Amino acid sequence: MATAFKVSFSFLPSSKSPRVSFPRPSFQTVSAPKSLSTMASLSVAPTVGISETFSRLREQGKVAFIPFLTAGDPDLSTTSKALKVLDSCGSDLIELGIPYSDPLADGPVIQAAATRALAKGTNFDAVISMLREVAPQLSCPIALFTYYNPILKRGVEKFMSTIKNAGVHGLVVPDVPLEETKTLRSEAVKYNIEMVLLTTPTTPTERMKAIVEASEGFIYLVSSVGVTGARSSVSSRVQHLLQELKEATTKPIAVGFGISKPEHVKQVAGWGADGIIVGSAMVKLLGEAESPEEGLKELEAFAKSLKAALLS
Ligand SMILES: O=P(O)(O)OC[C@@H](O)[C@@H](O)c1c[nH]c2ccccc12
Repeated sequence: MATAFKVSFSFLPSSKSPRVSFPRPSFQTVSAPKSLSTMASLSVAPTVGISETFSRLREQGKVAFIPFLTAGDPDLSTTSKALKVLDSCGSDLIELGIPYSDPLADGPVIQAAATRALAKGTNFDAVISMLREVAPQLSCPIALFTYYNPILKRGVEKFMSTIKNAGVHGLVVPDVPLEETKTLRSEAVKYNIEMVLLTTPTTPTERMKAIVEASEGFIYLVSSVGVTGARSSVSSRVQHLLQELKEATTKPIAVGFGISKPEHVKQVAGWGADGIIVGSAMVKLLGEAESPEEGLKELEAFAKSLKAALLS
C-alpha cells in the first residue's frame, strides 16, 4: 500500500538532492509573454490561464475552489460530463489526474480510482482526446496531474505540446524533485503551461523558498505528511505554514490533502489560503456511486456545498 513507500516527491528533499539553497534558475522566463508564433499554431481553449484566474479572484477577494478528479473513473465519458458539472458549479480550476499504475503519493481512494480507470482501458491518449473535445466548453482552466513516467515516455517537449493542444493550462507532477524540474519547466514555459510545484510541512525553509520561486500558477501547499485522502480535520499547522509562505511570496497558495468538508474549506480559507483543493472526497463520490448518473448528481451537490462554503 502507498503508506509503505518512501519516494522522492518534487516537494521533498531527495537523496540526490541535499538540503541546499538553490540559485535562481537561469532561465527566468517564467512570466515571459507567450510567443505569438508558437501560440498561433496551437488550438487553445479560450479560457484564461491559472495565474490570471488567481489574480482575478484576488481582486474580488475570493478563494479558488479546485476540485480534483481521476480521469476515466468510472469511464471517460463520465469524466467529460463531470468536468462540465464541476465547471458549472463554480470551479475556478480543475485538477485532472491521469491514472497511473504506481500512484505513490495517493491514498486508497485515488489508488482504487486509478486502478478502475486503467482496467477500463483509460490511457494518456484517450484522456487527451476527451480533453480536446471538452476543454473548449469549459470556462475554468485545467491543470493536468501526472506522475513523471508518462511524461518521460513521450518526451518532455512532445508531452507539453500535446497537452497544450488539448487545452490544458497547468501541470502538477509530484514525483520530480525540484532540481529535476528544470527541463520540465523550460519546456512548459514554451507552451505556456504553468508548472505548479508542491511544498509540505516537512520542507526545510530554504528549499521551500526555492520551490516558491520556481512554482508557476500557484504554490501547492500539502497540508499534511503522507498520502492523499480525506481526513477528519485539517492540521492547524497549515495556518502557520500559510503565514510562512506568504512571507516568502506574493504568489497564490492553494492547500490540498485531506480537505473533504465545507467546514474544512471555510477554515482553510479563513487561514488565508488563495485556493482549496479537494480530491479524494470528489473521487469517492463518482467511484462509489450506484451509477454514473447518480455519481454526477452527488458530485454536483457536493461541489455546490463546498463552493457555497467559500462564498458564505
Ligand atoms: O485527495 P485529497 O486528500 O483531497 O488531496 C488532493 C489531491 O487529491 C490531488 O491534488 C492529488 C491527487 N494525487 C496527488 C498526489 C500528490 C499530490 C496531490 C495529489
